[in-house]
Amino acid sequence: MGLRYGTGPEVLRDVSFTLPPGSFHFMTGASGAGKSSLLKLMYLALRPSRGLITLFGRDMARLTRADLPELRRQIGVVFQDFSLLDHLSALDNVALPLRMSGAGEAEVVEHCTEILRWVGLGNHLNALPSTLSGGQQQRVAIARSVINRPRLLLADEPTGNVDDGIGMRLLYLFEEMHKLGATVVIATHNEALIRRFNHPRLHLENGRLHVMPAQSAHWA
Ligand SMILES: Nc1ncnc2c1ncn2[C@@H]1O[C@H](COP(=O)(O)OP(=O)(O)OP(=O)(O)O)[C@@H](O)[C@H]1O
Repeated sequence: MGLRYGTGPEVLRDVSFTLPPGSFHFMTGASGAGKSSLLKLMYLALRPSRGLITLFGRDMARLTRADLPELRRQIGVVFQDFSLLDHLSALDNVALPLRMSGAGEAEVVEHCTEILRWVGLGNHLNALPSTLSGGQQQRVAIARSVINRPRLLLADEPTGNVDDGIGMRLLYLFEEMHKLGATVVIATHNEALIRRFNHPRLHLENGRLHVMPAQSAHWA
């Protein structure tokens, strides 16, 4: 699979890999190596310029626009811009995926309150995103990404704006999703977290992807 933007050079070249269901990978590579681009391909927000992507056993090239919402409901994402809705409170942002899947209101409020407490935002349930710091907005986005117990969880630098203690806590949340069966991919520059949580790496360099087993990731 390859990706180029417009007529520019290929950003990703001959990238070929399979994520076993239920696996946990870190994604690493220098700034500009293509981590965000690869995550967007996996979320179907970008299409490859050549090659194929298969998601949940389905060939993405054969999808229509109408198929996308159903597939995306099974994917939790944290992108670098957080994509929060400005007019909704922290709790209502986190509640979106649950409400879309038809959960009852009492359950929605209970679960969203619990997860926001876990990420340290129990005192900001009703805050609008614009009144929160970057790190707090990031945590709302993370809470939203896991609330629906997604099949696939994609996070782009999810601990980029928080201190180490909170970063560790957020990683435990992703670990929890992994234990519940989710396939998890986390792009990060944080070597301390990579060492602490010993998972294999998808490493991008010069547009190519190298899969590194957990052990060598641990000792790198
Ligand atoms: N919308 C776009 N249009 C044109 N080029 C783009 C676009 N988005 C990304 N690129 C280019 O693609 C390459 C990979 O960018 P990408 O954001 O995927 O890297 P990254 O590894 O996520 O970087 P970082 O760690 O800084 O977030 C870069 O050279 C970037 O300039």
